[in-house]
Amino acid sequence: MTKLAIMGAMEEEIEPLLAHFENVNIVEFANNKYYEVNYNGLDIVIAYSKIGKVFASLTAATMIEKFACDTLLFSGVAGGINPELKIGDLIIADKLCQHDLDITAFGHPNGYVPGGKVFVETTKSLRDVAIKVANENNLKVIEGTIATGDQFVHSTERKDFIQTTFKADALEMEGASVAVVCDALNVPFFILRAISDSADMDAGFDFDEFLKSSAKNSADYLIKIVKEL
Ligand SMILES: Nc1ncnc2c(CN3C[C@H](CCSCCOCCO)[C@@H](O)C3)c[nH]c12
Repeated sequence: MTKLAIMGAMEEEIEPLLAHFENVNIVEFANNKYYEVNYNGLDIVIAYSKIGKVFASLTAATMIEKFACDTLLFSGVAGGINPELKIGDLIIADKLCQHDLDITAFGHPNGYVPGGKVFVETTKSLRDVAIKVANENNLKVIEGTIATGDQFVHSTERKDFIQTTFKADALEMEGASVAVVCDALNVPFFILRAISDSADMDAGFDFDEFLKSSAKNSADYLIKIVKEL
């Protein structure tokens, strides 16, 4: 029987998800709160990690190792790189990388360390369900590369480096660490983001203005996907 982990990074990213559930049991663990619900017979654990790769890794590993989740879905917002992606648009990650992981001094490519890989691929069967749901609901969604790093990107210089180096379509601060954890623990996973800004000099203002509405776009789509699992 599937036990589903649904994760975000910020409270604003899981708020629109929690709104769909009743009878929520809260478990406090490792300086965080884990919300347990049952939805149409499916056991689900929901949590926001707090911002950044370290917190996201801790939460993803906890949901799998402590709560025994066997599938992990991430919902949240992202900075857009691909000019096709407008604010509010949805992107499903097909693969993810860490744009700030850098031992190029030793001749390695950006995003690579020994024993790791630059790109981690998400689970195709989950992406296929998501695309089916998007088609059935006439939702515009793209599949693309998401780059993760421990910084809020708000300059075209950094955005261009990430685009040039990784051919990334969007960027954020947690997805690739969730990917490494799920890949290592052999847990199917899915990363969904809605664009809140364009990671340029206006990113901070746009983020503040569109976080809530874009987080809802992502959450509403994710709930439709959960109903198909
Ligand atoms: N341009 C951008 N660069 C990097 N990431 C993103 C993302 C995706 N999420 C949003 C959030 C931004 C962290 S700062 C939030 C402000 O805190 C306000 C509380 O003081 C972090 O969890 C990553 C959207 N636009 C981005």
